[in-house]
Amino acid sequence: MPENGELRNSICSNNGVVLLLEEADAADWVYRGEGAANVVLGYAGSSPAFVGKVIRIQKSPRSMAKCTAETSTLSTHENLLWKEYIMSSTSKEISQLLFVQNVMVPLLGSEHVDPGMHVPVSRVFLEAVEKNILGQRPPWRVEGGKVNTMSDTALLISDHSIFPHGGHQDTRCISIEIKPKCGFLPCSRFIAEDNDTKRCITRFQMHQVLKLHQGEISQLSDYNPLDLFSGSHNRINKAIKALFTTPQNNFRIFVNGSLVYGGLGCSADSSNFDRGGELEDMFEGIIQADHGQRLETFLLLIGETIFSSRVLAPLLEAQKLDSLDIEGAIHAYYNIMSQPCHVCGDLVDSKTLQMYQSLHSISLEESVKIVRDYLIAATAKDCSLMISFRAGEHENYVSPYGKVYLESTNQSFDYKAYFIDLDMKPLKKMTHYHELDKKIIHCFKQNEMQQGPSSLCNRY
Ligand SMILES: O=P(O)(O)O[C@@H]1[C@@H](OP(=O)(O)O)[C@H](OP(=O)(O)O)[C@H](O)[C@H](OP(=O)(O)O)[C@H]1OP(=O)(O)O
Ligand SMILES: Nc1ncnc2c1ncn2[C@@H]1O[C@H](COP(=O)(O)OP(=O)(O)OP(=O)(O)O)[C@@H](O)[C@H]1O
Ligand SMILES: [Zn+2]
Repeated sequence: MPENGELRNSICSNNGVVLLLEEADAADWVYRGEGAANVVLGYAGSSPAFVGKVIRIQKSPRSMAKCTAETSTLSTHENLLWKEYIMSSTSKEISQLLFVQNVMVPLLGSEHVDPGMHVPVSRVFLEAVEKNILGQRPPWRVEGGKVNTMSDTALLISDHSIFPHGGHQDTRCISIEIKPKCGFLPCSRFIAEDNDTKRCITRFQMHQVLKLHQGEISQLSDYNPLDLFSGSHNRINKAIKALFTTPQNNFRIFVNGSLVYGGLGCSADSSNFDRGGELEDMFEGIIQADHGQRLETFLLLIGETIFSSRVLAPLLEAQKLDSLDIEGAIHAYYNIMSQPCHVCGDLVDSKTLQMYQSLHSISLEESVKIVRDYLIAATAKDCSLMISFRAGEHENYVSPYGKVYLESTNQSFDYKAYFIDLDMKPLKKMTHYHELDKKIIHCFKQNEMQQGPSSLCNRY
């Protein structure tokens, strides 16, 4: 297992000097986007060590009065969970890197994951970055958190929205980002009878109802993750169309690395965007179809790539490591924590209580495996997939990338597909997962009572 020092020393200039990002470097880094936990910047400078890369910088919640240095390590219980993959007393930031390298890469394939490496950053660099990007960040994200200026490293990763230079004549490219969410229906015997709806309506679709109720979105998404993961051409195309229609935080398009469709670090309302007019112009020269046909052709290209690459198959397998559902895994969590089970404590029905008691008599090893698998699956349910396309060159050109052929335009494309945001989920989130699950199902059922039974059921 690599040590902290080794990773730090691995990003060096040509003459072997460790690169440290200083105040003057900040101007070379441009805002790309952000999620709840990190801000991502692309490189616009000329240093060979950084060309074609992005840096991912941790944020600290605004509620935290002061930024704090990320010096803490995993908790004792987390060490127990991850001991086969991560040495105890490793710092949290190195643990995250080892989690991606040792847990997620073997599941998803090294050809689809770049774990990245840490690059040292000075406080003044982070302060300058924070100032430079302020005007571009969505206001609600600014309110939620700021760049953690006490971090001493940032994660340097390949820029998955562009192709590296290097011999290819045409540098134009179109990329997409999809956050597919959970692609299967749970069938755990630990799902309470009252929550049977979970067996036929996806978590994503039910969560939409809660999000609408809470004002987080303005309309329900048409997207059904089961279509995207189905392995069927038609259903994948249907999913891509739905993602385009209601992108929320599940779909984005970039041209030459710049976001041209979908929300910047937030849930995009479809109304914010020109429905295709501008995209038709932007796709000119890359998608060889008539004006008015390019967008549709591009959506078919995405569908064809997801279908033929089968890149989502290992992701679905990783998601399915959640085999007991949170309604089962939560009991194993309380076993690990050596705490009285809050769920069983509130139960009155003796039959249900008996079913869950069976989970309280398993060994610690079994509990650890259940919760570990649940958390790995949670990462797989929350990550995103970026796919970049560029026109393929002549037949003799040996490309290191995947190839996809689009019959309608008789064009072949190079593509690369990478998963991003493969962070380890904290163990303490297990109780949040259980509470959120209850909230989602409760809100969905309330809504059904008011509006009548849902037509969403996925039992075909
Ligand atoms: O619980 P979910 O399904 O809402 O997922 C959260 C995401 O919400 P989403 O529904 O995709 O908009 C949420 O995304 P947003 O912040 O809403 O863009 C995060 O990805 C969150 O993960 P973390 O707390 O940053 O580690 C995600 O939390 P995890 O459940 O993956 O821990
Ligand atoms: N390697 C990359 N290449 C290009 N763009 C990237 C890369 N990594 C991230 N991005 C962009 O930055 C955005 C934010 O990154 P990321 O999802 O890692 O943030 P996060 O805070 O961890 O997200 P979450 O809210 O899920 O916790 C992504 O949605 C994507 O648009
Ligand atoms: Zn219990």
